[in-house]
Amino acid sequence: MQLNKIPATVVTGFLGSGKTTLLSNLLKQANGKRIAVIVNEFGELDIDADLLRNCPLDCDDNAATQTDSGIYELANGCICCTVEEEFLPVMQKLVERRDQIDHILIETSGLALPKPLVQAFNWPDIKQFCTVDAVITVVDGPAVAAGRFAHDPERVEQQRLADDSLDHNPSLRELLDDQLSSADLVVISKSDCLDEDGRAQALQQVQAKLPERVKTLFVANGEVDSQVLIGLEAATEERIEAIHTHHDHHHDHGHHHRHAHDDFDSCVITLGAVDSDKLLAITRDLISANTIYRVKGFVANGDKPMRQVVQAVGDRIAHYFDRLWGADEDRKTRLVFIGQGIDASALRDTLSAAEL
Ligand SMILES: Nc1nc2c(ncn2[C@@H]2O[C@H](COP(=O)(O)OP(=O)(O)OP(=O)(O)O)[C@@H](O)[C@H]2O)c(=O)[nH]1
Repeated sequence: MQLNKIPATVVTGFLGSGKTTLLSNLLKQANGKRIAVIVNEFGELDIDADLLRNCPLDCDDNAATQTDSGIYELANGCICCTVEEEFLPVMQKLVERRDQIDHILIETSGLALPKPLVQAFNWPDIKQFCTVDAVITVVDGPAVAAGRFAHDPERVEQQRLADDSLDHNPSLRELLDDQLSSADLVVISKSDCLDEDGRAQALQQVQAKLPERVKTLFVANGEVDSQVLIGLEAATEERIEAIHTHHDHHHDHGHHHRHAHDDFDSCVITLGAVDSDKLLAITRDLISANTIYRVKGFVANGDKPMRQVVQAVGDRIAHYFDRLWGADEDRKTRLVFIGQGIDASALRDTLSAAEL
């Protein structure tokens, strides 16, 4: 029966670990395969869907495929909490069009737990037609190597003394544990930023949390042969109930539901045209002074004709121009900030100094 089911690959992993980068590389290798993409983001801006839709010129030979399949954005928030309201209806739509779909790729938000999502594949409406090909957990190599998700208190203390900007807190560790616990395959990303020692550190941290059967691989810039990630036929939904996580709901014991992202908040800052250098400098300062894990969005850089993309993960900030602003497009700067204890109006005030 498995034969006729549409395989779905779930890509999960913490904020900024490299999920979208991996997905865009998988889409480039579609080779006529009709892939439907489901994207879910925590912040209230659909940046990933926008970037995937705009993926660079070398996708052009797949243009036909891209229109055939399509990208579905789930309402913002966390896929794991809106399975019923958001995910199920989208899956039902895909099931209706199943003759036109060869594979489904799902990118969860960086704060989502994969378990509730995988459990949804056991709902009769879905189970009949779809199966989870694999849960792929993307782990930020340099961040893990630096001990950001560590639980060895001594190491944590050393790190804290060495670098104040690193955040070690239980919510991060538990999130990583839970994202790893459902994994069929683990991608350790950004291997271009790891030396041999860093690789060993990252591998050790990750393997300590994984059963032996789960393989890990180092990937740089999402570049990996799609055959390594697609077609694993793991049928993860078959074993998901047996997986215990930190965030399992305890209905029977009268406990409150606890969601990973209760510990996090996000806000969108909207500005007009800005002095981009100034904006980046301010953002850098804000990241070092606050608990901010992720900043991303689009910048209206002065009167430049192109839209600038900004991506910050921890203290690493990347930016580039991705495309011309559309003629009737509102040239605004829109940035999502995700972190803990974020004060949106204070951020806005500070950032508005970059406005022209
Ligand atoms: N040097 C390097 N940078 C990478 C690599 N993979 C991703 N990045 C960068 O890391 C940043 C975040 O990558 P994304 O692919 O957007 O990460 P994500 O997991 O989709 O992020 P969220 O959806 O916000 O959780 C971007 O600036 C990427 O260009 C890599 O292998 N090496």
